[in-house]
Amino acid sequence: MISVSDALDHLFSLANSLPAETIPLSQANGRSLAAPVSANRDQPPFSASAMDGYAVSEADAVPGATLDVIGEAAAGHSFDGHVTQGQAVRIFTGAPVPAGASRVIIQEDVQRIGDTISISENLDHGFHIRPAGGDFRRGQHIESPRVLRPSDIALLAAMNIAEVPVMRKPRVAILSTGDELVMPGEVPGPDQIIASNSFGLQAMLRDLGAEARLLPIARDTKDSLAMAFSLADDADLMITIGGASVGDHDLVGDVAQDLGMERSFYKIAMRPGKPLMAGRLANGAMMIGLPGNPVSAMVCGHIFVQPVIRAMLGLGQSTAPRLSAPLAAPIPPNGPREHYMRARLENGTLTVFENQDSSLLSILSQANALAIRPPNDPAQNAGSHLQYLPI
Ligand SMILES: Nc1nc2c(c(=O)[nH]1)N[C@H]1C(S)=C(S)[C@@H](COP(=O)(O)OP(=O)(O)OC[C@H]3O[C@@H](n4cnc5c(N)ncnc54)[C@H](O)[C@@H]3O)O[C@H]1N2
Ligand code: MOO
Repeated sequence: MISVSDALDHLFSLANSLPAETIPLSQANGRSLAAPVSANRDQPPFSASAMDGYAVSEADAVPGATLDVIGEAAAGHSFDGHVTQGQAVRIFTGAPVPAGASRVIIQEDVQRIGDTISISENLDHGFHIRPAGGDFRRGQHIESPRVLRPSDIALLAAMNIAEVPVMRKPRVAILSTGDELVMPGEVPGPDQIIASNSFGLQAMLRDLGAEARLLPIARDTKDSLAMAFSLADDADLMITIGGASVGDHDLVGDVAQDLGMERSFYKIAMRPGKPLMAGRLANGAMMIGLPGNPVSAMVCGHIFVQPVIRAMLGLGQSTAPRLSAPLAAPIPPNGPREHYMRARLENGTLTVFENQDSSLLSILSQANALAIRPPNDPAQNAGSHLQYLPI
């Protein structure tokens, strides 16, 4: 058995980074930016009014001054002239500030009669002008790598970037294995249960920015498993679920190796998740064999699949940062494997669920954290700090 961190090192060395592709801006949210992108223009491209009011020269911005309104500047329609002393241009938010004007008096500070304004006694001190290039200048970069968020999409649009270079989504094929499994919605036989892990993992993978598809459930025969592997030829990553342990019907490792999989490791000193395996398939794709127990599969998804997908997306070889919080109640000593315990973080304290059986999805669903116990960690009292990962 190898440690969790050694397993991660092996996984990172198996994870190929993917090529870039160019996509329309409207599809770029949540994608990993593949290269720095630079602005095609200054924003704003002209000095612009920040308020509705009157553009004047600084010398005229005095309480009591009376000025002639000589024209109008609106967003999208500049005033084609020059403002000189004694003059004002009616201006609206977003309009180019006319030549000669250096300040905008907000309309609340003005009394207008016909084409004349007089500036009120309680004139504010603001200039209400946004300088040209005040947001960004041509050539300014959005750095990569990063996962694009809605605010980045808005910035890219303002920069006039209509097409964005992003990393291709990792194509992941997910295979549930087992004679006992049927799909949600089907009528299970008396000895059967519903495949759940594949759906949980597919959701997790999609959240991470991967393209994840479910293969038909494979039965516990070598032929059925081999057939399922043959359906995943286009995948960058093949994830199998179940059939990973030592029972007579646990055939995934054998079949993968018969098909030319070069095994990188099998079994890790982790709870849950001991029978994890990984390697490279004959076609060059990466394979991760997850244990079948539902919580084991999902926890391994958080601890191993998530960093692998991020690495494929060019986002670096790192794990999610571990946080720390005090325990709400004492917990017993840990065994020899690093234990990822389902826990709930509430009001800054961690409550570790008493029942940590790796089949209990109802507990996993209540958990919002995995409390991490080092191997052989002694019993801990309430108040002692434990590392955890939010999930
Ligand atoms: N003698 C030993 N037995 C077991 C060991 C061991 O070291 N020695 N390890 C245990 C551990 S730890 C785990 S974890 C499991 C892993 O077993 P497998 O990966 O072979 O998984 P299966 O036997 O196929 O299934 C286990 C359990 O999970 C259910 N399952 C499987 N796939 C799905 C799915 N897609 N959706 C929902 N549920 C699924 C399956 O029905 C079983 O109940 O082995 C221990 N045994
Ligand atoms: O370690 Mo297993 O992965 O007990 O569920």
